[in-house]
Amino acid sequence: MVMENGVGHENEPFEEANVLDESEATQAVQVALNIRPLIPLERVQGCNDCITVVPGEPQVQIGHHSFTFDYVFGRAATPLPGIFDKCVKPLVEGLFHGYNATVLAYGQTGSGKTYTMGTGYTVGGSTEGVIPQVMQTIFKRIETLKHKADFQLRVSFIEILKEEIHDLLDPNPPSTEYIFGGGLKALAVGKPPIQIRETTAGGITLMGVTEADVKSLEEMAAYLEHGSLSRATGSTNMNSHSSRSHAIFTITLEQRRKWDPLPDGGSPSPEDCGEDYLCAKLHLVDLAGSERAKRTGADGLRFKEGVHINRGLLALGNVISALGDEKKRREGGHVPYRDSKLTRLLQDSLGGNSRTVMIACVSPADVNAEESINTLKYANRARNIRNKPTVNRDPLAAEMQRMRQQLELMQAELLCARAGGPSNTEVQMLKQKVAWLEASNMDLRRELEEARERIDAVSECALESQVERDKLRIKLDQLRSGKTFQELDDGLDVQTDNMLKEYVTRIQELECELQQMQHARVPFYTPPRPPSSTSSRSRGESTAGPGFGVAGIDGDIYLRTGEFSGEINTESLLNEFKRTSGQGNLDKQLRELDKRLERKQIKLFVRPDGVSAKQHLEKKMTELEEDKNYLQTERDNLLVELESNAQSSDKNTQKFQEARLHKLKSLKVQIAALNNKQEAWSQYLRQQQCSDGDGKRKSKETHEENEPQELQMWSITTGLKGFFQEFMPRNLLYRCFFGHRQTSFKFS
Ligand SMILES: Nc1ncnc2c1ncn2[C@@H]1O[C@H](COP(=O)(O)OP(=O)(O)OP(=O)(O)O)[C@@H](O)[C@H]1O
Repeated sequence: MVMENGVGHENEPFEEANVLDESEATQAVQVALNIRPLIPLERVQGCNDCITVVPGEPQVQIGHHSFTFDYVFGRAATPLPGIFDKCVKPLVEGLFHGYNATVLAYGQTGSGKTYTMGTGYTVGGSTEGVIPQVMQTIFKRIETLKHKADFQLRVSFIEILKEEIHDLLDPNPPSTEYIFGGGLKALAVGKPPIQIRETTAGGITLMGVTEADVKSLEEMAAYLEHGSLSRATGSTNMNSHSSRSHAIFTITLEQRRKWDPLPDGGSPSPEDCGEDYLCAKLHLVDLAGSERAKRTGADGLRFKEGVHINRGLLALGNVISALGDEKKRREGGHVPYRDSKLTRLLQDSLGGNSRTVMIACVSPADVNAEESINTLKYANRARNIRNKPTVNRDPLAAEMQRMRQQLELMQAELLCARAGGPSNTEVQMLKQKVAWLEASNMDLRRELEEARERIDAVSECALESQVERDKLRIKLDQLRSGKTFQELDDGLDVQTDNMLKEYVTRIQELECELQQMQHARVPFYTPPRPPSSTSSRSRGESTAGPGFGVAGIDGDIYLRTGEFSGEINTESLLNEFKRTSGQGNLDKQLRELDKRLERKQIKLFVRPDGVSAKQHLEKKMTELEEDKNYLQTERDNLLVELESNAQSSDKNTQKFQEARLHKLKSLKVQIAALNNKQEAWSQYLRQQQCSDGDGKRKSKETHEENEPQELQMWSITTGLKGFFQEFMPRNLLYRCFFGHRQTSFKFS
């Protein structure tokens, strides 16, 4: 058995990483073998399959010959669609990185080249071929990359027929005349023939060929179809629709990559900031099939076509041989590219800077065995060709772009320097710092959110337990007053439970609102307080630092002097008024709530324990006395200040005087209220002292008799509640009624 393995078998697959690696040296031409199935004509002729694919290997056997390729497709091997994914897709990817690429279908006539390449594409027809899949992939890729680069696509479609290049997309094709025996002869009218030119960079271009701009897949597909229909085809004994020319469909992709800021938001270094201008070409070549006149039955024009086809393919074979001979290659031996237009056009693709895949198409029929072996040998030689892919940049455009961006950066730096602002490096550092701070801010926010959730859960628990505790206290008090368990259960129904819950929640909400409002307030001056007078602090006062402010009771405003120096800010006064008005509403709501609570509690709770109530009242009386004394001192101080400033004509001092007068009025009202309450409590205490002896004997039976006393108690406690509402912070008020039930209960 003859092993026809390629010499350079260390071929690397086209992987994305390779595509990006510009430093890569040479890359061998990849060869894929595509074995089509037996076609009906061959079956009719009773042909047998003569090619065996080695399972799991890219290897085939035909007769006593064995060939190894990079890939084998068709029949028992990987199915046809795999050709695009495995061989062609990486080339399309490379196109977007600036690499030229060529896909070349080679094979005997009727071996399936046009079928595989999809060159005979018609709109709405099969998209299985390589070219339709290439087009789809390119447009999908552009869609995903359009924010990073501006793309421009062009297509050209030519055929080489009898050593002449024809433009298949020419909108005004040369006149043609029908020639007897089939085929069309072009009559060139005016337009100069298409010429092959070598660029200064050594690339090959075609002068005078139509390059159509395309914007959409549909447009490109229409050009492909148009060119396919214009291509010269004819019927032979081996293929009823035989291509009589070599066709090259070329897609040119130009891209101007937009300036891409670094992921951390910074800007690239001046060397790195060049906007890339890349221009790469993908040649999709459907060669005419090699043929033997004896078998194709070609004569006349067909025969002449066949001669030209074979001549072009022979020249290609010579180029492949020259390139595949390592010794010749090392010695820099001659490669006969100029022997045919085909080889001249494929100069870049074979031994040039392109990435190239050859798809060798064969028929498995035993009648074609000899030609199939020739194709396999031909393709096997191609594996020895080494190309040197390079990124195709427009050096001038790239340089201009780089310089433009460098200029922009320097202008920005100059502006910063002139404005005395931070340098570019400092800006970068600050940006990094900002990014870091933003990240840690996010972390902290998340933690805060978690903590809030935990607090909510704990608050819920606390609420439940507070309600439970209050219920138990009520029960305990009721038991002490002689109620039975049955009565307790009847008394504390679900409704009561809900009501308690509602109250506790509402009070918590109000406390919360109050705290928020207190935080939002402007700082006030707080004069030094006597140690035991916390309960006498006016609503709206704050313990914050010195200043001048207004504090209000139920929406009333009064001004209070402090260590104020400077002018009165009328706007802040107005704002404060608005806030205190809001607080007035809040106070009203709280009082309303308390009244409802008292009414309920009067119904629910047993009568108070006279002894502890008395002690508590005595304590409160002392506190009340202290508060009164404090208010009187404040009043006296105010009077002194008023007198000393009475003669002043200063505008500000006059304003202060007015405020002081207002405050004085308010203090007088408060002192009078305290006197009233003191009087009420003294009266109650006297009553308590009188009834102290028989107070302990009070029982359930005498409950109705004591109703007037209980109501009297309520009126006293309502007075006390009023006092606490006026002089106690809200949280203390709540604690007074719920937190220290034992004490507060006596006043409810
Ligand atoms: N993979 C395949 N599966 C089924 N039928 C195929 C396959 N490949 C080719 N054929 C059929 O084989 C016949 C010849 O195919 P095609 O025209 O593509 O050959 P060709 O190599 O381009 O020939 P020529 O060089 O003469 O143009 C067509 O009828 C085509 O439908």
